[in-house]
Amino acid sequence: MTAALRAQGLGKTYKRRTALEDCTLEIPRGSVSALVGPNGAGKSTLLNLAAGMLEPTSGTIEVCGGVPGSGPEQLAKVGFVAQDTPVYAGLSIEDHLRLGARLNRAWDDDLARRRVERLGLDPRQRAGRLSGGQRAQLALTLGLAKRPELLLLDEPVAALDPLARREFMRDLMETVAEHGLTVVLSSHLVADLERVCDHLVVLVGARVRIAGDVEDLLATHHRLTGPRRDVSTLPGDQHVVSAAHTDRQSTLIVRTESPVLDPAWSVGALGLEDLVLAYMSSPDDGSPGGAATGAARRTGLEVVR
Ligand SMILES: Nc1ncnc2c1ncn2[C@@H]1O[C@H](COP(=O)(O)OP(=O)(O)OP(=O)(O)O)[C@@H](O)[C@H]1O
Repeated sequence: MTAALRAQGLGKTYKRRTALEDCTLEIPRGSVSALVGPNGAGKSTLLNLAAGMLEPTSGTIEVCGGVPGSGPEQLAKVGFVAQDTPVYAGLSIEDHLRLGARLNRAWDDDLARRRVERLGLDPRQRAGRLSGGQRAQLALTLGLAKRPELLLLDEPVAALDPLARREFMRDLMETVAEHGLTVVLSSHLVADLERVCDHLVVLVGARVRIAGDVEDLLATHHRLTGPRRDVSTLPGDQHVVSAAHTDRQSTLIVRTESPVLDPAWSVGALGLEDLVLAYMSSPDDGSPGGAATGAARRTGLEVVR
């Protein structure tokens, strides 16, 4: 599958602060990718680089086969709804739709108007008078109606109520199914992402901790529970992502391509949230996709109770 977004050694530094470092990743075309990580991890920075709103300090990034924001063709291919869901406060919703139609070649006016009606918004209302959630809905409607090849959404559902969140995710999935666009969305609401995302990128401390197809990641990560055990005694192909111990018991999250055969362990499947939390809470050992192996296993990875 070709990549909708390709980053190679990508970095961004603001004065002295490193927001993104040595980021190498590919987002497959047609995927819905979740971009997750703690506050300040670099998610918005990566999305702004992909949208062409920021210039890299190092490395390269390519979206839909070109340099982000490099001309009208390129701008038409990419839709971006920034975290603060910018709209023109003095313009009405109707004005926004007309502006959208004027500025975007592939504009889907039907989709935009159907959404506005379904949301119960009055087209005559000025955007500056909308609630935070309504403003987000307007910005998301503009992003969907633009019909981009790649839609970048920075925390799109943060301001929406739970029902609106579910409906937005449904709209997004319908648009993906109908038009085969690629979506990258950042969010802290991992449970919401589980139903819609087929690709995952976890950023921690400006670096990619793990990235890949969600099904593959879930199939290769396991929760092992059993009698207390030193992690350095595990087989070499079991990479420990996180470990917690009580006096008698150990609970490990491990990544492995092979079946876990040791009868001492009871092996459990992980959900997306468990997987994300395991990577967010374990320090980076520097290995790609990275989990600790061998001598590195003990370093700071274990929570001992
Ligand atoms: N304009 C800026 N000037 C200086 N530092 C910045 C700027 N924008 C972001 N940063 C810093 O870059 C780092 C990454 O910020 P970024 O907004 O990309 O994180 P994030 O993962 O989107 O966080 P959140 O989940 O809180 O939205 C943070 O340490 C932040 O303080």
